[in-house]
Amino acid sequence: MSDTPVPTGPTLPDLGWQAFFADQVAETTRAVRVMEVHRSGAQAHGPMGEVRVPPSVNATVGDWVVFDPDLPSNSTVLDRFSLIKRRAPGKGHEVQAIAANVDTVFVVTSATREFNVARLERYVALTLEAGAEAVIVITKPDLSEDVATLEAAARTISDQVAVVTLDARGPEPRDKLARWCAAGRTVVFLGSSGVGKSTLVNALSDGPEIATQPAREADHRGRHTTTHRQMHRLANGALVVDTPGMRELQLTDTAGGLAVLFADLEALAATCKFRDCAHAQEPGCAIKAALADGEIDAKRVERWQVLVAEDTFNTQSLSGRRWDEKERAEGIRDRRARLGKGG
Ligand SMILES: Nc1nc2c(ncn2[C@@H]2O[C@H](COP(=O)(O)OP(=O)(O)OP(=O)(O)O)[C@@H](O)[C@H]2O)c(=O)[nH]1
Ligand SMILES: [Zn+2]
Repeated sequence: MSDTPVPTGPTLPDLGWQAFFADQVAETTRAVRVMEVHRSGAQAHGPMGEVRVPPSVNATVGDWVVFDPDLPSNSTVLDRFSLIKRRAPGKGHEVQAIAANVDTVFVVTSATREFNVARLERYVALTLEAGAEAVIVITKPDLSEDVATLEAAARTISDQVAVVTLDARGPEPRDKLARWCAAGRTVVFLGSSGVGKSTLVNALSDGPEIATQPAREADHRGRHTTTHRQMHRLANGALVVDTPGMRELQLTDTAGGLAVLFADLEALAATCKFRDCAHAQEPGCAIKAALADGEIDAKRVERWQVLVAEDTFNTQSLSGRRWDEKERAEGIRDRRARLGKGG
C-alpha cells in the first residue's frame, strides 16, 4: 500500500514485460504493471517499487504504465497487445476493460452437465477478439462416463484452440498447462462457477502465492464479493488475473472473433443471394442449401446466429443507435432459451 520501494521487487520480465512494450518506450525505469484496480485507483508494481496510479489514467489490470512520480495523473498507458472487455452487466451499455495484455485465456468447463458447446464458443470468440490465445480446459473427467465425446465436441469449435482434459485436483494441471504458464506469462481462467478455476490456480501455485498484494487480501474465501480485479504472481512465475463477475459475460464488439470462429459459415453466407439474408425464408440462401445437403451442422448454424445477434445487439446499443432494445433482447433470450441456458 505504501509508496516505499519494495527491496526485492519483481523485475520487468517477472511482470511480463515483452519486446512489444520495449518498442514503445525509450527507457524502462518507470515502467510499472497494474496488479489491482480499485475505484480509488490502480496499484502497480515495477522496478521502482509499488505505486498508485490515479483513476484518470484509465489503466486496467495487466496494463503497463509509464509512471510519472512527480505528477501521477500524467502517467501513460502503453499500447496493449490484447484486451479482454465486456459489456457491463445491468442496464447500462458501458464497455468494461477487464484485463489487458493477457497471453492465454483458459476457457474452463467440466465434464458434467455444465458442458455446453455454445458457451465455449462464446468464450472462445471473446478471447480471439481480445487478441489472446484460447485453450479449452475440461475438468472433472473422473465424473464422466464419456469424456472422449465431450473432447471431440470441444475440438470441433476451432482448430486454433487446444483442448486439454485434466483433473484439476492434484499434479496434472502443472504438467498439462505448463506450456502456457511459463514465468512472466499472463493467463486468465474463465468459466462458470464450480468448474474448478480456483482449484486450477491452487494446483499451479504449489505453495503460498507470491505476495504482490497486501496481506489482508491474501485470504481467498469471499473474494467473489470483492469489487476489484487483481492479478497475482504464482510460485511458478506465471501471472494470473482474478476476475470476479466474469459470469455475466456478454459479447461486445466480437464480430472479428466470431468471423474467425465461424469463418466457414461466414464465407458461405457471403454467397447468399441477398446481402442481408437472414437465412430463413429468402430465396438463394447458401446456408439453407448447405443445410439441406447436410454439409453443415444445423445446431452450429443456430449457435452462430445467436452469437452474431447478441454481438450486434450489444454493439449497436453501445454505439447509441436507436433500437427497439426490449424486442431485440427478447429475441435473443428466446433463441438462447431454445439452445439451453448456456448459449
Ligand atoms: N471430481 C472432481 N472435482 C473437481 C475437479 N476440479 C475441481 N473439482 C471440485 O469442484 C469444486 C469447485 O471447484 P472450484 O475450483 O472452487 O471452482 P471455481 O470454478 O473456482 O468456482 P467459483 O469460485 O464459484 O467460480 C471443488 O470442490 C473442487 O474440489 C476435478 O477435476 N474432479
Ligand atoms: Zn442466407
